[in-house]
Amino acid sequence: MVPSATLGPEILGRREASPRGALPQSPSRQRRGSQPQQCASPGGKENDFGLGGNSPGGGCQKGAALGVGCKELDAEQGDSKLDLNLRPSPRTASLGDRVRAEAARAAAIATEVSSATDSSALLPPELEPLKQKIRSMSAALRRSNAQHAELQALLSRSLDRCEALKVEEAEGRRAKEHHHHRWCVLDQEREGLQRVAQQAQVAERAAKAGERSGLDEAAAWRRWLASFLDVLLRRGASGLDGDVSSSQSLQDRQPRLHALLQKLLSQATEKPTLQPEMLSELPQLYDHVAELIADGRLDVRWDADANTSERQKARADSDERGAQLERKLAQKEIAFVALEHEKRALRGEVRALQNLVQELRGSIRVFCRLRPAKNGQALPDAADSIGARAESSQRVALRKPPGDRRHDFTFDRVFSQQAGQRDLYEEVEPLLPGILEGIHVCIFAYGQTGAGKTYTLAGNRSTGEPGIQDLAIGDLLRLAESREEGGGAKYEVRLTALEIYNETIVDLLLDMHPGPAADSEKLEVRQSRENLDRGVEAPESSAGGAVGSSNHPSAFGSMRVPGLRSWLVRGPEDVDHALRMIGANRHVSATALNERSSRSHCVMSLSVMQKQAGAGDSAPLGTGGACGVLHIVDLAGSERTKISQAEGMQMKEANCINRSLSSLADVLYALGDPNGGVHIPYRNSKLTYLLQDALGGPGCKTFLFAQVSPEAVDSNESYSTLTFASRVASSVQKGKLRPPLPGAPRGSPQARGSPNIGPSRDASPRSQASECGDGSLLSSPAPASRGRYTTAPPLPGSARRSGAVAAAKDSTPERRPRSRG
Ligand SMILES: Nc1ncnc2c1ncn2[C@@H]1O[C@H](COP(=O)(O)OP(=O)(O)OP(=O)(O)O)[C@@H](O)[C@H]1O
Repeated sequence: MVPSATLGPEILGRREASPRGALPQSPSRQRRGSQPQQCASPGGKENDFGLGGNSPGGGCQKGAALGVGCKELDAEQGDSKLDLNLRPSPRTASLGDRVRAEAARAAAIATEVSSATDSSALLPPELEPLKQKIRSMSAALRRSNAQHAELQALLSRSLDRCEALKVEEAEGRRAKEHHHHRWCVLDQEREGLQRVAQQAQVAERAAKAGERSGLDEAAAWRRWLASFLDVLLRRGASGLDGDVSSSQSLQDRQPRLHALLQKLLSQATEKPTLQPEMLSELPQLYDHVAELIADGRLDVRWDADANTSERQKARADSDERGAQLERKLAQKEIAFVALEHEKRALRGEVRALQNLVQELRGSIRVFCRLRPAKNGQALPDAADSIGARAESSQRVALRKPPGDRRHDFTFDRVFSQQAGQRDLYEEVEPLLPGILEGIHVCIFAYGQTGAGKTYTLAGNRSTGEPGIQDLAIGDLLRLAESREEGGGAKYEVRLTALEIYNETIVDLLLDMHPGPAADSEKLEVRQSRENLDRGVEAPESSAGGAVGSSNHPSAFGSMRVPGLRSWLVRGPEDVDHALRMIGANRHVSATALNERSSRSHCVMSLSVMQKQAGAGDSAPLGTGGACGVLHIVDLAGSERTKISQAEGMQMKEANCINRSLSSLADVLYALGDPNGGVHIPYRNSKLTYLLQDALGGPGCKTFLFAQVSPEAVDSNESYSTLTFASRVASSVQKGKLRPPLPGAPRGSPQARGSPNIGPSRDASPRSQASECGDGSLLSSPAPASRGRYTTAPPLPGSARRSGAVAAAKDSTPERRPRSRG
């Protein structure tokens, strides 16, 4: 016998609950407190999730079966039809079948277990294996029950999904019907519209046909009327020979013609497409014509031959007129060509005269510019106030301590505080054509620090104000382009830029980031016999204009800087890029006098090389025509170190600056020597050594802009600047350039002409123009100089140091009035 305790609580419990040996409840059902999971059937009855569904006899009692109670399964095994009104899918149905089969199997096991259990108590101990088997069966049954529960849940979800799909299907069907209906309505509308369109087309075609026929009819009528008039005029006279005054004939035919007209009018009334006005005027016209003919005022000739001869005569006349016009046109063309020639000749003359004017103005022109007071302060206008003041377009007055004595200075032109950049540029502009023809123009800005040198030359980039260099370069490029377009010449424009900082030359077109400029490549000035810069081939530029070839004329004439980069300028954007680079690379630092004080001399040179006619782009450089250069030299600010509070490095910079400015002054004064034999100390500084051709070479032009501050605090510095500049203005010979000296070494400025222009010994503008082809600037022999300054006067800011104060005072303009060439 197997003790009942060994059968497990589930089996025992089940046996108690189901006298017929029902199966134990599934775990899920146990968890739910034996409450069957129910749902509402469509008929409103509670429905088990079992397979019974809502069968007619449904309800929990009848349909619950699959839930797992063995008793129910047993009971329902026979009649559960799984008749789902929901019409499950085949997959769902097969699932149901599987569930049913499982339920049947479980019921059979349950029966077996039940009977085994019932008899277990009576079993002898040797039937222990049977007992074990019963236990394992019991466990299998539990597992099976659990599976049933899962399957039931799955089925339940499937049924829900079926239901939802059914609802969706119904909705879809409704929507389809709705759309079908709508489509039918639209189709009807479309057909209606098509009918209307067809009718409209028919109507339009009819209208067009009617219109055309109307027009045709009108045209036919017009033709008929024209021939009628022809008959009226032509045939009416045909009975007579030769020239006819056909009044008689017309009068004879008048009744007939009237009849014809009447008929015409009656037809026209019937055919309203004819223009009624025309018809109404027709009788009047007829009467008028008849009247004219009757009066003999209208002579009708119908002789065909006479007509032909007239036509021939008219043709001959017109041919004659055409020939005359052609002759006139040819004459005009010849006159035009002659005028063009004359215009060119006159232009050459004008240019020659302009050059003469420039020559007469002097090879070195000195201007003074007063900058506005800082921070927009108004300066005292009184004549006795301390500081510099523009007295007239050529005079500047300065009062300064000690003694507040007034000093007057004269210049080629004085630009007051109100003067704009373009006013200054006016002075430079006339020389630009000369650069294309080979002259060297050098523009210096000189003055104390903060006096506006950089502003004058480079403008103010932040406010977009152009400087002289921007205006000049822009115009030069345009000029070269227009000449190229005119087919006259081909130019190659190159740009170099360097600074002389503490007497070292630094290439400003070198990308120096990172690292200070001083650390970059050191460059030296050399004298070139061949006048070509055969320097180190510069590496490729990273951006902007391409780096130039190593074989092109040096911008500095006989001097060259091997390794200096030269940018090929193809357009203003290359220049712009280069200028930005120069601005970024230049040495500046804040001093007590200027927060961006330039600490170096900056030399920017734009050379314009004319290529020989017919030379292609690949033609070797240096073998071309003229090479003119525009040098823009922004000198470092002269300063007195005491005032600028320079110390350390800045003190060294200031000393270098002042020394090189002093050398520049020495060179300029030596150039003014009337005898021309005096030694010119170009070698005393890098600046003068480099620019010796631009300063003293024949065919060169130098502009010196002396920048002056109008403020009282700067009066001493202003005095130095004005003294220096006015002395240059008065000492350098006007209207002449130094002729080549006999025996001077080849390549030196004294011996050499400008690279392409030789000095002319004929001062007449005509001969100058002829020598240069088109009237370029040429030098003339030097007349006697009026001044002699072989010793340099005091430098701005270094007057006391130079020990030449006395000489400076002796030679101040008010003591030695300046005479102008
Ligand atoms: N004519 C002018 N009109 C308006 N502003 C000017 C004029 N001249 C100079 N300035 C201004 O004065 C300041 C100093 O000028 P700038 O830097 O040109 O002097 P600088 O002579 O080049 O000095 P440094 O020698 O120290 O470089 C700048 O802010 C500049 O804009």
